[in-house]
Amino acid sequence: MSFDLADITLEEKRRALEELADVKELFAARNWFPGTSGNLSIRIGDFQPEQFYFAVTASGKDKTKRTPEDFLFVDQHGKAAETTNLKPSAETLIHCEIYRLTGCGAVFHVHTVFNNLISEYYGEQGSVPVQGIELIKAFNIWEENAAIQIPVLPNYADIASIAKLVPGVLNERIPGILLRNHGIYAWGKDVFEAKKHLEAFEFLFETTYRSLLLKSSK
Ligand SMILES: CSC[C@@H](O)[C@@H](O)C(=O)COP(=O)(O)O
Ligand SMILES: [Zn+2]
Repeated sequence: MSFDLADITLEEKRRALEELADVKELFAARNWFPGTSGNLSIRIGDFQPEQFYFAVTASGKDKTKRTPEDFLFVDQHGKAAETTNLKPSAETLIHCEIYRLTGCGAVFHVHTVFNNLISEYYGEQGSVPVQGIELIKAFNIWEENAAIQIPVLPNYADIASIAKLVPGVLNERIPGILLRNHGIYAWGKDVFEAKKHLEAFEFLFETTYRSLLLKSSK
């Protein structure tokens, strides 16, 4: 059965936008949006892999500011679902693909120094190995000394070409994908879980980076 953005109440839309604005403000305070980089989204309403809607950050905005023009609603193809002058994030197609494949509720993308350094260090091998660090449990992986691989995709200028590679690397245990020398996409069933996953990834990247440095200075 098909449904429409108009079926979603104003109250539900307002709540979603407020939640997204709050998490944007929090990440901005951590300097996670340098130079207007980064994009965030939250899904609203029903989900079918072939039909869904989400609010996404408008492209090129200063994401440290809170304004009435920060977000717009788009459909499963990344097209504006309401009349607006705002342009969806240039990377909306990656959000679309993550929602389509996982049915998750929120997707966050940030550029940080640690995610960039680690994505380049392991870029050639296509994934970042992490083992035995407590914060792996944030991904609901509870085995002792768990070993995970975080996928790294090439950073093509054409976003559609990156989006096409997402199905090939998406691992349902690992709620994140790195783009080489670019940043991370992390997701979760809602804003709380996507934020938890993103924070865990960033901790793992910084720990991995520092541990490589420590080992190289022995
Ligand atoms: C200005 S550098 C960052 C962009 O090229 C891009 O990678 C990014 O994350 C933000 O793009 P945006 O279109 O604002 O969502
Ligand atoms: Zn980006």
